[in-house]
Amino acid sequence: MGLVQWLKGQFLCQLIICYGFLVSGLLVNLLQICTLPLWPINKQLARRINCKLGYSLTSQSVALLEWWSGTEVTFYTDPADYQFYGKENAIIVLNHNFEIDFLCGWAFCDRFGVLGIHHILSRCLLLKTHWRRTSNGRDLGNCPPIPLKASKCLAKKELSYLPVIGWMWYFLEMVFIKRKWEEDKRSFVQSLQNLRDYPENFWFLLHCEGTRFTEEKHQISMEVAEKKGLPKLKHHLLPRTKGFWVAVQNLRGTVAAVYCCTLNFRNNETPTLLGVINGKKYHPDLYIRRIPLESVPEDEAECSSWLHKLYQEKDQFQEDYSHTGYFPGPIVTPLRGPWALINWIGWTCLLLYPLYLLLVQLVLSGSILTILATVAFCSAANTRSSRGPESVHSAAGSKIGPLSRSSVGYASVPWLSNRNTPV
Ligand SMILES: CC/C=C\C/C=C\C/C=C\C/C=C\C/C=C\C/C=C\CCC(=O)SCCNC(=O)CCNC(=O)[C@H](O)C(C)(C)COP(=O)(O)OP(=O)(O)OC[C@H]1O[C@@H](n2cnc3c(N)ncnc32)[C@H](O)[C@@H]1OP(=O)(O)O
Ligand SMILES: CCCCCCCCCCCCCCCC(=O)OC[C@@H](O)COP(=O)(O)O
Repeated sequence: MGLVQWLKGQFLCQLIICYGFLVSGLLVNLLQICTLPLWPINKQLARRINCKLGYSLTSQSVALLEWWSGTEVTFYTDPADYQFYGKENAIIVLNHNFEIDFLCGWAFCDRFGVLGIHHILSRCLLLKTHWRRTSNGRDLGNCPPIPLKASKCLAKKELSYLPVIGWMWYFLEMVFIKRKWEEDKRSFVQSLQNLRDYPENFWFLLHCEGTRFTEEKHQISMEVAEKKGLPKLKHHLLPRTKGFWVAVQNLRGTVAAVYCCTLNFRNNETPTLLGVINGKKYHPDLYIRRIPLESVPEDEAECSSWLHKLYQEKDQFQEDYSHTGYFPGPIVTPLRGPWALINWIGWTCLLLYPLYLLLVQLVLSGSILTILATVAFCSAANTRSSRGPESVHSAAGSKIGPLSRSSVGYASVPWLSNRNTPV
């Protein structure tokens, strides 16, 4: 094990990561509260500011996933569809099987600039170009608007109370539901209507299964399927159709397409957040299909059977994946950007400085008791961590290894891919 990998397993390092995330998160929350007076004056500006503040927090977990744990995301999609990603509003329909679905979701968004930073960069570039074009650089008057981007999701109400992430989501206008239709319908529709004039291009994530997959929930939901005379699904719960239909109806004219996304992990990996924090590398594969919104029926019953059919197709993709280890279509993976890492390092440096000052003060205080207590705490923490990592790394069966994948013959778009693509 190399030094870097050893460091990643040390509880102290992980403690510092959590400290950075929590403190920066609370600061972001505080700044978000400061935007409150702006909402009645300039709502769109308040939304844009909140979006960028959100980026500086969520991108930290993207950095954790992609740079700390080294997890590599692979996208399977039709290159004809690829050109639309990040350039239009979309409803994302994603299966919900893994503990780190949400982390992967943010990483997917970041690859397509839907977490926010691409806006800042493209705006700088645009301003620079515009500056050059205008007579002497003094008048930036009619700088053309550029498409901005944001990620939204339909989440259970309880998550809105979660410190840091939940509070941030509140300001980002995520749609929260209690999962009781009679109680939800008014606020659900209102929240969706609010998104109609959102100043950023957004992806609206819907886990239609309504909860994370477990064997027990699967059994219950297949009993419901049987009662309803619907074909059984092997890898998904029966989708709840109401939320999807209401979202489609309320976002018609605003959203251009539904992205049918199917996520799985290579080698039967069962990824955990603790594993990511311990620096364990995972291999998520995501299959994306773009379906124009016009092909989703307007009538509730028809829309409902359309969604059931979509899940039957998704189930077949998962079944094929479990045998072959790959999804249909070529691999088209946009490059990993450096911005999440830069932001993370920036926050860490900023927040480690007060910690360092505290430590220096501690040593200078000369109190033997305090110094001993600190040393005892640090060594206890490290003893715990030397036992820790193995127990949280879930063993991955290697039914489908990288070798079997490399024998697969499919086309690729090498200039977009960041890893060797089998052809
Ligand atoms: C290129 C792009 C690539 C990739 C991008 C991918 C992702 C990135 C995008 C964005 C990322 C952004 C953020 C990610 C971060 C975080 C995400 C985090 C959290 C989200 C996780 C959650 O919180 S999931 C929970 C919340 N979501 C939902 O619940 C949605 C699904 N539910 C619904 O839609 C429901 O319809 C409802 C909640 C709106 C209402 O439910 P309710 O039950 O009240 O009513 P229904 O009419 O739906 O249900 C009644 C009918 O259901 C039948 N029934 C009963 N039991 C079951 C069962 N077990 N299974 C199925 N059906 C059942 C019952 O019989 C009723 O049937 P009737 O025929 O009589 O109506
Ligand atoms: C840089 C350090 C980064 C550390 C990252 C830590 C981030 C922690 C944020 C927690 C965000 C929580 C999102 C959870 C989404 C989720 O998975 O919700 C539960 C739903 O599935 C279904 O719930 P249920 O039906 O009740 O089982």
